[in-house]
Amino acid sequence: MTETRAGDTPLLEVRDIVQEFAVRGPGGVKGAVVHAVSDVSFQMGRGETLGVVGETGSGKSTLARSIIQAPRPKSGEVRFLGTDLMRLRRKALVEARRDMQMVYQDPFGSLNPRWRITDLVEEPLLGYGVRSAARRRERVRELLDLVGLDPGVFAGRRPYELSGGQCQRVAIARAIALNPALIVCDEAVASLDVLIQAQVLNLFERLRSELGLSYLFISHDLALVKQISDRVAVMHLGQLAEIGPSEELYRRPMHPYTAALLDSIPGLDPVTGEARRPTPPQGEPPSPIDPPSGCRFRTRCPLAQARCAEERPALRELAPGHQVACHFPLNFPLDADPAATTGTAARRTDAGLTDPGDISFP
Ligand SMILES: Nc1ncnc2c1ncn2[C@@H]1O[C@H](COP(=O)(O)OP(=O)(O)OP(=O)(O)O)[C@@H](O)[C@H]1O
Repeated sequence: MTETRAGDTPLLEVRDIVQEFAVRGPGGVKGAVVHAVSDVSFQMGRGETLGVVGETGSGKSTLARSIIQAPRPKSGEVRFLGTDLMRLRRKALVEARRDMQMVYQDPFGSLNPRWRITDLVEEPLLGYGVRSAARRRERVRELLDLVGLDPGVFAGRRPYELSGGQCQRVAIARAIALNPALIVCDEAVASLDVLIQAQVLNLFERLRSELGLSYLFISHDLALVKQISDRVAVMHLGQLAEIGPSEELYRRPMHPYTAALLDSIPGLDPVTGEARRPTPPQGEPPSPIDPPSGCRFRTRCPLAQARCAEERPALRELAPGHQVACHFPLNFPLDADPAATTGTAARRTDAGLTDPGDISFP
């Protein structure tokens, strides 16, 4: 689902966001710049879950922080519920952030260890001026119930008396306290073991349907992202390589980087049905201080040609709602047999060498 589920205004519109950090380059030389996020654009609809995947350092967290303006991106546009966040002054931005909350990876680190759970969940209500103490107490009970923690058991405890999964439920209760429209989950289940991960993912799903929430769900775990996302965005070295409906993107990846990432997860070979050995994308990601010209993936891409060094590929819509930034996409034209191009990236070299030009679907 690429468009809004309710109303005409998209929940979130991100246009050409750039975020850079001044750092010392090799040899401690001043004046180097990390190109953490470069010209990223996408939209999210209400009630939608958009997964964001990519290797470590690909810019997922920086993108998330740029969206919530912490810190503000260097340039670009972020419209949230129709409001241009980049233009808001501090006070108005604090007000807008009510509707946009974060859940982080480390549930213990995000909770003050000295506070009782009831105080932790009450804090955002106090911060945003819910004046009546009785109303706040009632809301804390409601919220703990919603996230599956018995208020009678947990309200008086402190974070160190809770498991990682229970602490993450408290963090989620805090995040939903003010009825936000969007929750940005940055590796929100990465520190939990597999069974607890599944329970917390179920909680996210339940809250989405009960409260009409949307999630920007950042994770390096492609299998997990597939489970929860309507659409998935793939980031490579600060840029969007591909974005599209989850099922389709996993079944028919068009960017060689997406295909390489998919090859890195354990699974069955769709052609032979046998277990295949996961193979990570070849080579190390280039430095974000000095990214390659043209396509930033070209130095690792088995399909790269001269044009890839000369011209940055634009993100083009090659199937409905499915955009790809590649001069020589895989599985294109659309009637190409996806089974013929699955397997390792090396086996894809004879696939998808057609240049689709500027084809786009209405
Ligand atoms: N404050 C900062 N100062 C300098 N460089 C930064 C800063 N924050 C992020 N970076 C750099 O920006 C790039 C993108 O980092 P980011 O944390 O957004 O990636 P990521 O995809 O979220 O990685 P991970 O999965 O490891 O969290 C990296 O090269 C990182 O080192």
